Amino acid sequence: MPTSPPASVNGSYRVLLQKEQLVFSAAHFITFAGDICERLHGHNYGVRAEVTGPLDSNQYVIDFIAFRDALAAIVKQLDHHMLLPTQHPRILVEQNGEEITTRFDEKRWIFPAEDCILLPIVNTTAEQIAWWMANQLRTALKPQIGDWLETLEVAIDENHGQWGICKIDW
Ligand SMILES: Nc1nc2c(c(=O)[nH]1)N=C([C@H](O)[C@H](O)COP(=O)(O)OP(=O)(O)OP(=O)(O)O)CN2
Repeated sequence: MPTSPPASVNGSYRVLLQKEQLVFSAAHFITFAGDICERLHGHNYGVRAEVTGPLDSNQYVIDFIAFRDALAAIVKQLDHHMLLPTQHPRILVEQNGEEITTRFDEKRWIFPAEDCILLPIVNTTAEQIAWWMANQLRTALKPQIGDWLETLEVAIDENHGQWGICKIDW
């Protein structure tokens, strides 16, 4: 962590991470239009993240390396997993020992628990995955980086240019 407070330098600054290795493959399904439930399918997701804030004593908004490594660790957690939402009013997700049973009306899926990531979101849309990832990333980075950054944005690309984006306050 920089040892002195942010330097006051005119201008507005941001750091963007957009790298080929920031990708994960995962399975999911969403609901839309109320009661339509997609078939289970997968995507090769891409991830991009950006922070805004003043420059620190290194003249960084944030160290690329700390930012990259924290984001890569979160992205890796999702890779090769089934993503399930725990806050959906009609997708019921229940863990029984080593298995997770998921229901939507008459449909039922049973997954090995170790293959699933349960996300505290309503629907596994790109937007909501971006919200979850932004919150995870802020929690991971804040103790190392400090309080003075302004915003953190995470963008999730679900299908080669279809981005869901969430910006949160630092
Ligand atoms: N704003 C959003 N819109 C949609 C989202 C989303 O997350 N945010 N998600 C979906 C579905 O996940 C849908 O499966 C995506 O459809 P599509 O891009 O067609 O993806 P496919 O994998 O089916 O790709 P193909 O190229 O059609 O094979 C819908 N909307």
